[in-house]
Amino acid sequence: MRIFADENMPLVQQFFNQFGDVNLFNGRHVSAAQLQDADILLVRSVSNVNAQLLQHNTKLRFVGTATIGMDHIDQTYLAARNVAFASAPGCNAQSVVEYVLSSLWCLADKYQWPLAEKTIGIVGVGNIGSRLAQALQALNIRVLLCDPVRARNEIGFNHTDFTTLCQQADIISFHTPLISSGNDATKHLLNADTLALLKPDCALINASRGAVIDNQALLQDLSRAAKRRAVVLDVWEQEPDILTALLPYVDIATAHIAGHSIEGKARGTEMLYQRCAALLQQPLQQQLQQLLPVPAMEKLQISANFGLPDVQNIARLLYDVRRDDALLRHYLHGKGFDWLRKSYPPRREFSSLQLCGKVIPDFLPQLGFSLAQ
Ligand SMILES: NC(=O)c1ccc[n+]([C@@H]2O[C@H](COP(=O)([O-])OP(=O)(O)OC[C@H]3O[C@@H](n4cnc5c(N)ncnc54)[C@H](O)[C@@H]3O)[C@@H](O)[C@H]2O)c1
Ligand SMILES: O=C(O)[C@H](O)[C@H](O)COP(=O)(O)O
Repeated sequence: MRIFADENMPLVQQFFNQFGDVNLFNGRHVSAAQLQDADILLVRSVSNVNAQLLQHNTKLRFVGTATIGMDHIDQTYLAARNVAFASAPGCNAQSVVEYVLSSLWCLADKYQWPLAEKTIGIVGVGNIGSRLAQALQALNIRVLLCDPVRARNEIGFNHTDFTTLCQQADIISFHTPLISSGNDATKHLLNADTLALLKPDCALINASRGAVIDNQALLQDLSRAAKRRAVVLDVWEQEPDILTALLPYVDIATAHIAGHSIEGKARGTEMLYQRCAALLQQPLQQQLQQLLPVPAMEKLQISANFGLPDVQNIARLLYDVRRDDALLRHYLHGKGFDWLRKSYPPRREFSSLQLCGKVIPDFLPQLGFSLAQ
């Protein structure tokens, strides 16, 4: 069995050696010629898997993407060729939530916002959006939820339509897939017309896909002298060749790394391993928990005085998004966007830190921290 995998897929050898030899490739530059002998193809979000990439391959049985987003995969084409396909739903959802929380705390410090008085609009309430809503509610922050798909399918889902959300929210965070056409299209969901609906100081966070926001329209909006809104961008149109003119107006700018916690990336590999084992009718020999490195900090004692204002201090022990903003601003013009992603420094999720103490406030596990056994 010949397995071809993106070189930026952690633990791929450890998981997939069980099925055959693992060959690594550069996901951005992989070619049809390289993949002609692949039985199993494992990609991340930077490889477009379509008829062109697979034109020389007649053996392929399985394609997996170790990501949540699937807009880079032509699933219709794979189904027509009878190639099994899997993604990794939810694998890095917690990592993205921690990115958004860190961004909110940084903006709150920078602009002295009382976060508890803000209304945060969440657009796309799936794995990430619903976890984020739960975390914000645990912090006593009001949320508005916008998800027309869930609104149609779930009785009682508390939906706010996008226009109303644009008019009422103080901060909007985008968590939709990139959908190019149809009633639920999200490409350029935020464009010149919808930007005009926002409060003048409505802050924006995009950690979904770059093209959910029309980047040129955003630049126009931000460069109008009278407007000052805070902006956090993890994702950009036309990565890796991003619109650098946006950078001076963006408070936090990162290289599509919101989901790049050690756990988030490795969970994606494990989910594909599990799907492959089922397809090949092989036993599961590896488990992520056994392969993850020991975290630098394992346990933290919480005292009875611990309160909501202390949460950011624990969160910052594990992750501060300003590190990643600084990396992008320093290295984008030299080493570049893809280098920043490939060389991403280790980052552990909240769950890696076990909290000890007689009384642990409920909001800590609701944010994703684990309790010591
Ligand atoms: N920046 C990163 O590193 C990173 C990491 C993970 C995922 N992502 C992106 O985030 C997206 C969301 O991830 P998820 O795990 O929550 O996916 P999900 O599929 O669980 O949820 C997406 C939600 O968006 C909703 N939706 C669809 N069309 C919509 C529309 N027009 N308006 C509002 N809501 C709409 C869906 O109904 C669904 O509930 C992914 O598709 C991916 O593109 C980015
Ligand atoms: O969709 C996803 O899961 C994320 O965007 C993912 O973290 C992107 O990372 P990449 O696959 O490009 O390394």
